[in-house]
Amino acid sequence: MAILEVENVSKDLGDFALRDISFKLDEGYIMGFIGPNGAGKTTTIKIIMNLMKKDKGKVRLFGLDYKGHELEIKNRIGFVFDENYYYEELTIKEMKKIIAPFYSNWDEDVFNDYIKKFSLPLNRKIKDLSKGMKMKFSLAVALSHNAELLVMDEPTSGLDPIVRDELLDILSEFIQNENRAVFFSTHITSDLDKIADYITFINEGRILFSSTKEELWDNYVLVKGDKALLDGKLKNSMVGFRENRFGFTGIGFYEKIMALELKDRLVLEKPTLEDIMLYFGRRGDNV
Ligand SMILES: Nc1ncnc2c1ncn2[C@@H]1O[C@H](COP(=O)(O)OP(=O)(O)OP(=O)(O)O)[C@@H](O)[C@H]1O
Repeated sequence: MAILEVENVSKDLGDFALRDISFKLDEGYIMGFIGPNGAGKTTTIKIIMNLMKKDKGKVRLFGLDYKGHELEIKNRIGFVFDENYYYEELTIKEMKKIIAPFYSNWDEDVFNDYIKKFSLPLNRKIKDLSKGMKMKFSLAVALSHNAELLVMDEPTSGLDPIVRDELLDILSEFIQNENRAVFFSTHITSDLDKIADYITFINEGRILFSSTKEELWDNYVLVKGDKALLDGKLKNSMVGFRENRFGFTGIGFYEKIMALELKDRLVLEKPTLEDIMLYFGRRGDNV
């Protein structure tokens, strides 16, 4: 069953717009949401969380519409946001006392376990926490009310490598219960290599693809070669490429590239997610 469905959502913000975006996430899976700075990730997440109104389209969570089900939906989501939405003057303990009653399934023992695991100082004011500690506090809250879906905006960005790894383990554990799902944005492609089942890529407010990692490896190939080979046919066989002093590198459609006569003169490799982020949608701009 789809835990999260985004269907033809548009939002005009003046200088920026989300254009007709659609994707869906089934229970049992982790989806990474990637794209360059300013691509629309946070805006999409705000719309998913009903923190921003959309102009058009549908968002359904657990098969429900926000209209009439907002409380139930929010209860079933663990949300980690990169902008702080806590009262800075309160301590962790005081803030927890305010938050916990909002959730019908709050589990104090689980919360206390995470506080210990993350070495969080219960009596320190939120404003005096480091960026990583604030993130860990948000995570502890998100994981302590038996949520079925975690929605996270760059949860790993302020974390040191050890805690980041710990978080990825926690997410893998979370998903062991197959009625759950995780949706998170990130710039760190190694996070995705480790745990994401699906990758959704947004660029300039449009979804370029939303597919499993395996589908990506089946459909796309990293192509390198001499500039002299760059004819119209080759260009049309690539979703994006960049030229450099020595030649070009790009992401090609696997089948189209394999059908080219000059394919034997190209260097073909399996792309990393980083390659896909770098070259997707680029039309020959020089580096
Ligand atoms: N309320 C708003 N009014 C007008 N423009 C906005 C508003 N919120 C965001 N934007 C613009 O929308 C664009 C997308 O921003 P968004 O925060 O969604 O990107 P992002 O993909 O999360 O980027 P980053 O990776 O840098 O966090 C940006 O150009 C931003 O300035």
